[in-house]
Amino acid sequence: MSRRLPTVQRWRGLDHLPGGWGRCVVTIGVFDGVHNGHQTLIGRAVELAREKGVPCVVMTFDPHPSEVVRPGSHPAQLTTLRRRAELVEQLGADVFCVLPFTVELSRMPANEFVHEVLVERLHAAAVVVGQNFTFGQKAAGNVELLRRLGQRFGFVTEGADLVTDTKGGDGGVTFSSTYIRACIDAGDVAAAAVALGRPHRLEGIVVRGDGRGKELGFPTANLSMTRFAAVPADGVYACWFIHSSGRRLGAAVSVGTNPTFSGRERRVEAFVLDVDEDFYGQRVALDFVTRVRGQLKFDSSDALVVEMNKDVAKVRELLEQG
Ligand SMILES: Cc1cc2nc3c(=O)[nH]c(=O)nc-3n(C[C@H](O)[C@H](O)[C@H](O)COP(=O)(O)O)c2cc1C
Ligand SMILES: Nc1ncnc2c1ncn2[C@@H]1O[C@H](COP(=O)(O)OP(=O)(O)O)[C@@H](O)[C@H]1O
Repeated sequence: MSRRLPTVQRWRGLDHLPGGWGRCVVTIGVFDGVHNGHQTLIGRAVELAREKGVPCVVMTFDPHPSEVVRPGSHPAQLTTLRRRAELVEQLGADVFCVLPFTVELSRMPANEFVHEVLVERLHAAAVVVGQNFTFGQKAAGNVELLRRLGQRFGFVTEGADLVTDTKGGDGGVTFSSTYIRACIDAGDVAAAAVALGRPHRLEGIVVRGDGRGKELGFPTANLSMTRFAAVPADGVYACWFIHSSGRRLGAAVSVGTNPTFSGRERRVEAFVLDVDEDFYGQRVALDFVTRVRGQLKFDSSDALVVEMNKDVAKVRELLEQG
């Protein structure tokens, strides 16, 4: 089996295409989460590109289109663009192209988008999208329109079936970013992990908290995150803590306002198992594996510490189970 080097090219906009750019296979979407459904779609685009001997371009948008169409409606973000690029790279795509999503772009008629972006700029030989994909002004563009225009301009269109959870007990949900956001919002990080094909990850820099953790015997690395990060419901979670060096350690993570101390600010903080280390200023990630319990208000810090010891024992057990 030939193995490719992980060297995805990152483009912002379409003004700097490499000279002599030939044809390519394009897949288009927001791809927030790069979940099981996205993975199948991108996988198919990569496969088709290999068959045709051309590069595979994954095209996405930033900011999230819904924020531009309805300001203030930005959904919780499952993956930063950086993380999306990383995941797309692992799937074997050659280019991760981010189109700045402007009001102007949102008003571009669908046929114009096809002609200007897919045909004139990218020279698409094939376009792979999900069956329910819509695009262009008033979301009037769909798979059928792509097919029609493809016949005229010389590209093939594949409308892929949506991927559903065949192992799920409740008739099989269709994987979607919206479904995963709802799981995370409800604290069901295990269900989110099934749909994502890996645990949900939060990334951030370790910042100072109230300096109370060490006194309690549970120092915690407090994460500062990006504005729209999808933070799980308040509670305690079993997580993997990933250090910038790549080291992966178990962690008992608390999400919430620390009601025992009448805190106001919502925080994500990790007690990392079996280490005593200064993490301030480090860029780290937390992979949310399972929820342990909800956030509680204790009568004393001693009572909190008793519970935290139990949490740590549970977290060890859960992470050992894999
Ligand atoms: C495993 C774990 C469980 C926690 N559970 C709760 C809780 O149920 N209620 C609460 O008020 N705080 C909880 N906390 C948060 C602590 O109150 C917090 O870590 C402590 O006040 C230190 O805060 P600091 O990092 O700002 O110094 C928990 C923390 C950890 C690590
Ligand atoms: N096992 C550990 N887990 C998390 N942080 C640790 C650990 N050991 C040492 N630390 C350090 O202690 C700091 C947290 O101490 P803490 O008293 O909770 O202060 P703060 O309120 O600023 O988070 C972390 O940012 C990290 O640098």
